[in-house]
Amino acid sequence: MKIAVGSKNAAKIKAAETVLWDIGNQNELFPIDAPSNVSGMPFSDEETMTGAMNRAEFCLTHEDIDIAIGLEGGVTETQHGLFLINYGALAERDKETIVAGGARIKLPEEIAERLRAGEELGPVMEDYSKNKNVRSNEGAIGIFTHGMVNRDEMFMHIMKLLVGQRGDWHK
Ligand SMILES: O=P(O)(O)OP(=O)(O)OP(=O)(O)OC[C@H]1O[C@@H](n2cnc3c(O)ncnc32)[C@H](O)[C@@H]1O
Ligand SMILES: [Mg+2]
Repeated sequence: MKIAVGSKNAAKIKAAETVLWDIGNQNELFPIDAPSNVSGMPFSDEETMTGAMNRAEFCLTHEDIDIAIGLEGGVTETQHGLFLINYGALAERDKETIVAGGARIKLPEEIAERLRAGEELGPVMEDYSKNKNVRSNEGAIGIFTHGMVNRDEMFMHIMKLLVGQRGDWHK
């Protein structure tokens, strides 16, 4: 059984690998640079969810892949400000794609304003935190929770929601 994750982002790969290992899957995980086919900075639940599903479904175009994971970050407007959101999808041939949403936090207004003006969260977070490659490491969620929940842990939770809904890893 070959499993792929539709990203080369280290936080996403680590999350997928860790949870697959924990449920007893010792097969190699294949990272694939899968397009999300949504905007670089998704701006709604719908768009972020679609990005995760598109990434997973793209991986299945590789004939040798049996199970594909897509993980996608985005933001959404609420009456109380702009929230950081994340979604995951698990796709298999001839089955309905499984979807799950992750933890969400409100972004500070100075960050929200820059995203509304068209900037992407990755570079904005590097600028704000003076850390490099935030999106592959602690993520915005790690910075704003002071390391209580980093981006890999947040995606691990989404992974658990995906594999838990699928069940039956040994069949
Ligand atoms: O290589 P890929 O898989 O594309 O990983 P990514 O870090 O770009 O992540 P997404 O495309 O899923 O996220 C959409 C955008 O939001 C940014 N982003 C999302 N969550 C973030 C986080 O926690 N920290 C920093 N940037 C984040 C990201 O850099 C993109 O510009
Ligand atoms: Mg991206």
